Amino acid sequence: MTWQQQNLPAGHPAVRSGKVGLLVVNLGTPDEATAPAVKRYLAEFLSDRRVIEIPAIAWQPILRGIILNVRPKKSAAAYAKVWTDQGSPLAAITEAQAVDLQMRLGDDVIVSHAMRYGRPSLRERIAMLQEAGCDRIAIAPLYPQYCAATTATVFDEVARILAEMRWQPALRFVPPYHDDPAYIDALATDLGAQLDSLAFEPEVLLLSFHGMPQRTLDLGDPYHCHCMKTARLLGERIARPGMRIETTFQSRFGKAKWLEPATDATLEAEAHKGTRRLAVAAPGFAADCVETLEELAIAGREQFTEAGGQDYAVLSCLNTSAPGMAMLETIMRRELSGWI
Ligand SMILES: C=CC1=C(C)c2cc3[nH]c(cc4nc(cc5[nH]c(cc1n2)c(C)c5CCC(=O)O)C(CCC(=O)O)=C4C)c(C)c3C=C
Ligand SMILES: [Fe+2]
Ligand SMILES: [Fe+2]
Repeated sequence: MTWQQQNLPAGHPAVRSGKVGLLVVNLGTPDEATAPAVKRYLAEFLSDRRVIEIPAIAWQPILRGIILNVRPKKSAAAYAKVWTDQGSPLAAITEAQAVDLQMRLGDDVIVSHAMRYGRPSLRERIAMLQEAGCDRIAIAPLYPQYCAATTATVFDEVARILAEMRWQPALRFVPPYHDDPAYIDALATDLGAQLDSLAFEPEVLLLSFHGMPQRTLDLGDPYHCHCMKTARLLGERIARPGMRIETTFQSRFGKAKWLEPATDATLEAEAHKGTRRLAVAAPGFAADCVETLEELAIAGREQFTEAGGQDYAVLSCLNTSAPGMAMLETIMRRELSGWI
């Protein structure tokens, strides 16, 4: 029996309680690598006021009139280059991380995964956990660096979902882990091993984080500081003679000024100034996705080699690697303490 049904008086509604749930959350991704599917996904994602901080009355005509008519085709082509038999890499890896965590944490907790945009939705998975008897739920946004556009919007959506409930579960939110020794250790171990196995010795290692509008830093979002701290701590651990480490920001969107230096411009500038062997890591992404597998690994290679670079490698994200999963287990056990 998954919940308490005994000793209830006749006619009493079923009582589902006593279990603990853990919901790992990532951004979301299209259901298919087609323009209509990407359009549905981008319409939801780019309508979020945490992501595009422009009043809806000004932004929605631009989104519906221009962006959703132009970008889905281009983005679908990028997704098609990295699509797998299990679907979008981000979806497949996030699900595999939840399955692995379930094995590590055992029966004391029910682990599931959800996406902020698209499927499986937070609404669907919170309902599923409650149905399974969870009256305590920990929400774990898999973003090491806090950002209003990623972390805060998960909190907002969960709050909206709970606002409709009569019996709300107790909630915990797993904090950002940008400087957590377990995270830095996992990255240092995993990236160190990947660097050792390269066929060349990079002169430069780029630590490429997802970009954000510069304005969000000026307004007090800690994202830039979190990225810089991760880069500093990680850099201290993976430094090796002859390898310079640089921090850059990728995936610029729109016309506003974004955090700099930009990854794409840096790839070209490095090649122009004579760097021949370069590797890129993306420590801010918990899972490989279109931004790492296409933008860095495919487009980035073209940018670097066409500008004169020779050897180029993109290192994998932590994904379901042993160091990555051990790190997630450590953080989740700590954040669930007292509950399991
Ligand atoms: C890791 C943190 C991320 C931050 C910060 C972030 C901010 C941010 N992103 C966009 C626009 C797009 N991002 C897209 C994809 C995407 N972004 C992240 C993560 C962060 N985004 C991930 C993990 C992914 C990959 C999703 C996947 O399906 O693989 C896209 C879609 C792809 C494309 O069309 O290029 C857009 C658009 C903005 C505007 C923003 C902050 C303001
Ligand atoms: Fe993004
Ligand atoms: Fe800062």
